[in-house]
Amino acid sequence: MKCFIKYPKYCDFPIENLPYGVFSTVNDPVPKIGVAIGDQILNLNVIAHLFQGPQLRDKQHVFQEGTLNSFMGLGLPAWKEARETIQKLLSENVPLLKDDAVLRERAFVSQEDAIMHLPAKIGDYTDFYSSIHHATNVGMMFRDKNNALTPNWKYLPVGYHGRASSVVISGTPIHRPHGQTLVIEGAPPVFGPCKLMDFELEMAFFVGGSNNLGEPLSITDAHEHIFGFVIMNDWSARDIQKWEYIPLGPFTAKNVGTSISPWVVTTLALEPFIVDNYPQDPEPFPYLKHDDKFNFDINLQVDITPKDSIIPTTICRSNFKYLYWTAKQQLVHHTITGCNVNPGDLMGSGTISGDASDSFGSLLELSWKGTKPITLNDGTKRKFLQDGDTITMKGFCEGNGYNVGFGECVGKLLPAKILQF
Ligand SMILES: O=C(O)/C=C/C(=O)CC(=O)CC(=O)O
Ligand SMILES: [Ca+2]
Ligand SMILES: [Mg+2]
Repeated sequence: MKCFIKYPKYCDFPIENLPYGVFSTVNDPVPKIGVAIGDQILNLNVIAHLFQGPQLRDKQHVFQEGTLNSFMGLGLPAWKEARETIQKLLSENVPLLKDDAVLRERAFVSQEDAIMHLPAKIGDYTDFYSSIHHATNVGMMFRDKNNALTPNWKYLPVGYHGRASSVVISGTPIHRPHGQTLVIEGAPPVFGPCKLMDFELEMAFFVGGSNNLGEPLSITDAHEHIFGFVIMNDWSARDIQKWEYIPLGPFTAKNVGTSISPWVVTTLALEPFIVDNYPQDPEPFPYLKHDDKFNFDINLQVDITPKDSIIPTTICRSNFKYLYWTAKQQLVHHTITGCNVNPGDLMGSGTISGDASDSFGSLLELSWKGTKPITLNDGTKRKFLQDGDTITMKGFCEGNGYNVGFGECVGKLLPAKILQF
C-alpha cells in the first residue's frame, strides 16, 4: 500500500491507519469529518460523492455531518467499505483523486491549520475499571491491603456511569476543582480546592450501531459495535473521591473534565495488533466468555511538562494489552440487563497500569499515595499535579515497517477558580 501523500516512515497516521476526526479551520468554521493522513486531513465532506460502494452509495450524507454519530450508526460492513474506499482514493496507483488537482486542493487541509472537535456527540459515557494492576493498587491504598480486589472484580467488569457533558477534546484546559475532603479522620470534612489532583491514563472506545432497551448485545457480535478507540485522560480529584465515593462510587471527583484525543483509530486498523487476551480465572460466565482474541498491543506513554517549562518528563510507559477485561466483555456486560447503547457512546477502559512501578497509569499509584514523590527532569518533585502542569498522553502500535498512532491527548491543569458564595 503506497500513498500519494508523503509522510515519514514511522508517523502516527500512515495509509494503514486512517483515523476519523472532526475539524474546522479559521476560514471554514463549520465542523467537518476528516481522516488523518500524514500531517494532512482528507476532508470527507468534499469527497463524499466518491463513496460509491453498495453500503455507502445512498448514505454519502453521513460524511457531510458535523459529527461521526451517523457513520458510527451504519455498522461494520459500511465501516469496512469506507476504509477500503479511502485507502484506494489515497493510493499512488489510483488517479481519481491523485490526478485531480482542483479536487485535491479542496480535499486536503494541513493538520497544523485545523481546530479539532469532539468526534461525536457523546450521549452517554461510562468508565470501567478493567486493569487488574490498577484495581489492586487502588484497593490496597483506599481499602484493604490484603484483599485489594473486591469480591466481584474477577466476575464482572466493574464500571460507573460518568458524565458525557464533561468529556472534552484534547487541548482543553482543566481548572483545579473545589470539593469536600476529609483532612482529619473522624473530624468533619472541609471545603476548598482539591489538593490531590491526578490524571488517569485510559483508552476509550466509541460504540457503533445500537440495541433496543431490553435486548442485551451478545458476545459473539459485540465486535460489530466497537467502532474505534481514542486515548483518554480521566482527570481525578483523589481527596474528593476518597470522601464522596462511599457507597455509590466516584461522583464529582470524576466530572471535572475527561479529555480525549481527537482521532478515532478504528478497530479495523487495529486488527494487525491483536494479541492474546489477559488470562481470566475464574472462567467468566457464558454471556461474557469469548475465546477469540480481542486485546491490542498499544504502547502508551504519559509526560508531565511543568508550568513555564518546555522539558517534558515521561513518567509512565504502559500498554493497552495489560487490561484484564476486553472491550467486548465491557460492552456486553453493560447491556446485560437490557441497557440500550447508541452510536457515539463512549466507554473508558479504566486506568491502564502494568505490574511494573513505572507502568502505573496515575500519580496516585506512581507516588504511592504521595509517599514516594517522583522527580521530574527540571528537578522538581511530584506527589500529585501542580497548577500549570501539562499532561500529554500518546499511544502507538508498532507494525512491520510502519506505526499506527493515536496522536496526543493533552491537557493543562489551571489554578482553581475563585468561587463566590
Ligand atoms: O477503587 C476505587 O475506589 C476507585 C477507583 C477509580 O479511580 C475509579 C475509576 O475511575 C476507574 C479507573 O479509571 O480504573
Ligand atoms: Ca477512570
Ligand atoms: Mg466526565
